[in-house]
Amino acid sequence: MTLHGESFENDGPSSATTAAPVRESKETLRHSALSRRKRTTAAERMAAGEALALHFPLPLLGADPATMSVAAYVSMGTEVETRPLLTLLLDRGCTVMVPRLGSGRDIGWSVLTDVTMLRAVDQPGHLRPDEPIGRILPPDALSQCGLVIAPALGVDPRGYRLGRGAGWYDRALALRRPDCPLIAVCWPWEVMGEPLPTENHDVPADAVLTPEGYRRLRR
Ligand SMILES: Nc1nc2c(c(=O)[nH]1)N(C=O)[C@@H](CNc1ccc(C(=O)N[C@@H](CCC(=O)O)C(=O)O)cc1)CN2
Ligand SMILES: Nc1ncnc2c1ncn2[C@@H]1O[C@H](COP(=O)(O)OP(=O)(O)OP(=O)(O)O)[C@@H](O)[C@H]1O
Repeated sequence: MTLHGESFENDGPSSATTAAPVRESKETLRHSALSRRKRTTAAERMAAGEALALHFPLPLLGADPATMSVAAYVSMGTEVETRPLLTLLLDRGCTVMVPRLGSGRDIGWSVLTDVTMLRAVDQPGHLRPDEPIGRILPPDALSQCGLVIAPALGVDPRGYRLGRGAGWYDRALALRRPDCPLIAVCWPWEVMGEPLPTENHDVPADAVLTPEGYRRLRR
């Protein structure tokens, strides 16, 4: 299903000359994704979170999950709830890192030991994901991870993600190991049938996970 009526015929990231219209198209798509999400209820988001954890492909954690570090995220607002998935990863013995945003755009990570240890971040007028307290690891902590799970407002057939437009993940993902798979998480209706508009810095996901299932898209 698509979020929009337009189709983009490009089959790779666009050149800098098309960046302005691409940015505008992304903004329109973000806006419609966020307004669709507003129709979800807290109960739906929690049920979706339980289903998300059930569909997570455990083989991705390798033969010994206790040696695996996973960069995941704490859901906020109208996102699919990720606490059940975070709990699953912790129960399997993985080291789980989640974003620390600092003033909002900074890239940093913290190790999550228990979802009950998450605390709200006081940023008046802004919605921020809850964060663990404790040491803030630098951006390149991502290079320790064997799997990255990232939020998306849409995912196209090539794996390209629509993010929130701050470039947080595009910048962060440049620091992951080249062989480290990226799983994008979104609502089922955000898995798109047509290519998203893309720019050179966009980093495609290898697979998409929704409350309805897991689908590999590349690699
Ligand atoms: N749960 C979660 N964690 C995440 C992200 C995300 O999308 N979701 N990020 C992905 O990049 C990074 C943080 N980047 C962010 C970028 C923009 C906004 C933002 O626009 N917040 C609005 C409200 C958004 C809403 O209502 O849904 C605000 O500040 O008011 C928040 C985080 C890292 N951690
Ligand atoms: N690797 C990068 N280095 C520096 N700036 C970047 C990088 N990637 C993206 N940006 C900047 O971030 C801004 C937002 O990019 P874009 O619209 O692609 O974000 P997004 O993909 O929606 O967000 P996210 O990456 O957080 O999911 C752009 O102005 C872009 O120039």
